[in-house]
Amino acid sequence: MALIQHSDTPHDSQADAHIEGEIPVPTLITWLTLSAVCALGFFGFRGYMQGNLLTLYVLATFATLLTANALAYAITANEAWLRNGFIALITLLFSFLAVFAVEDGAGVLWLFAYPPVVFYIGNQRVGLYSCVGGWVALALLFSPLGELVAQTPYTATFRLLMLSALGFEMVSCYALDQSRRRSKQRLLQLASEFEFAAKHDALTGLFNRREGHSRIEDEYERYLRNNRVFSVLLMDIDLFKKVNDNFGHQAGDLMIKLVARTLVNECRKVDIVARWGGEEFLVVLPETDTREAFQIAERIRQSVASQDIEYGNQSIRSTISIGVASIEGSESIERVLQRADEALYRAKNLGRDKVCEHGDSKPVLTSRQRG
Ligand SMILES: Nc1nc2c(ncn2[C@@H]2O[C@H](COP(=O)(O)OP(=O)(O)OP(=O)(O)O)[C@@H](O)[C@H]2O)c(=O)[nH]1
Repeated sequence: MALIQHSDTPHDSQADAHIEGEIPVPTLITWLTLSAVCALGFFGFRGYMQGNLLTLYVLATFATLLTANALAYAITANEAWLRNGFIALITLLFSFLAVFAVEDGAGVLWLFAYPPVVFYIGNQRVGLYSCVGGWVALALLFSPLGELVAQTPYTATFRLLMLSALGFEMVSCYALDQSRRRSKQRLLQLASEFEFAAKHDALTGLFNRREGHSRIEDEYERYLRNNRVFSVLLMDIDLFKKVNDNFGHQAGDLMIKLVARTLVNECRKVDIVARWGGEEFLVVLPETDTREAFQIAERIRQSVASQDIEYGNQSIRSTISIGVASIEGSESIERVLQRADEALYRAKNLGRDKVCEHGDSKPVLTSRQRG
């Protein structure tokens, strides 16, 4: 299972990425909805027993709307609607509890549940605006102005303590939420850096051998399903040991980078370019037959042969040899790679700086097979 999972909804994918172990927002909302429906049922029933039918009807309506919101998510899977719907409903519910002083004014204590929930469920801006708006609305209700709108039983001490304690909680939740979001962002960044390092070669930035192999497997699957022929080019820098021996390892590295750059420039976006070994490269050309693959290989060969690297005050030029093979019949990936390797060996044998395609008629032993 992946450590990081991305949300299905397209907006703000980085912020919505879900880290394993973190409670997913829809799960949290589902549990909160279930708990809220139970609590609303209980307090609605108490209101009914005390002859307060308004409380019963309003709490029952909120329980129904919260359930409908969760059911709508089960049908549409739209997470943004679920979040916004839930926040809007609890904002209205808590406003009702405060304005109508439910449970002799004790219902307003439920407001302490509001800040952690909106900061977790909403994005940072929604959390901040909801909390500031909620606190200001409560301060207005508790002010002489509020007395004109609603007669509430709250004492002056209760008002003061409620506003200061709620304000303190909101600031704490904001600070903790900031810290949680920053850590999450850093973790996501580290995860993407690790993922890149695991799939790419550090010197050239091309796919490494493992990733190259995994991409050929994908292409092979497509071939088996749709019979779309692909070709592979296996290439090797000629007499590369001499570059290292004569000019040093750093010059060799520059030569490897030059070949990598040339491959990226000469290949299409859909082509798979990988560093296959020290000075060996592999290119997979989807939906390309041998003739086209040969032309592309020839273009790459010529391009490398026409470029120099500057090292110190010297210009160094090198060439590459390329073996071409296209997938045939029901042969395996290993077999097509082996045929490309045989073609590469022939290109080396013919004097290097050459492109050879695999001729099945006369198999040639590769350097590896010869030891
Ligand atoms: N600078 C540098 N050299 C490397 C790297 N990886 C492998 N090599 C060197 O590449 C050389 C490969 O040489 P050989 O396999 O003998 O082949 P060659 O000299 O290219 O000769 P042919 O392939 O027959 O044309 C070795 O000397 C390796 O040390 C690398 O990342 N950087």
